[in-house]
Amino acid sequence: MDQHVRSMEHKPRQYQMLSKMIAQTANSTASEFPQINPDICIVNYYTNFGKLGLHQDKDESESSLTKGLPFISISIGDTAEFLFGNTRDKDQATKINLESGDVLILGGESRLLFHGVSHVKTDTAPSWLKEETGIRPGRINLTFRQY
Ligand SMILES: O=C(O)CCC(=O)C(=O)O
Ligand SMILES: [Fe+2]
Repeated sequence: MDQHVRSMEHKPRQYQMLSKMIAQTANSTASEFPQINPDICIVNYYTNFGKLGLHQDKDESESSLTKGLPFISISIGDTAEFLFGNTRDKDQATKINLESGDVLILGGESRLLFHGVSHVKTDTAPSWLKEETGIRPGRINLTFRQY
């Protein structure tokens, strides 16, 4: 998996606009979580063999984590099997499919859940997306966070 961290202080403007729109939507639809004003976007690209082991996201500031500020994840391309749970044990984790266009928000008490990607399902991206964008096989995931 390739991982690129984009700090939005040195941003392409589009990231900032996208981030603002996403945060507004997340803040109003997941209003049980504290409000977030994202300043980081992590972009992951998975080939069809890509995986990401169960982990917690703890690189943000102590204050961000203590407040349970959410991260907002957006999936594009092929469907991923996404795991989450209270421990690093993948056999006990809950599995869900994240399809292209899905948005996942982990915040509040769920902010430190273990999570990961067990596999990416070949050729499951919507055909219109492939036709209109020429997106390569695999999956792109964007996560917006506040440091
Ligand atoms: O690809 C995903 O859905 C999860 C990405 C992730 O957990 C991360 O970047 O920390
Ligand atoms: Fe993560």
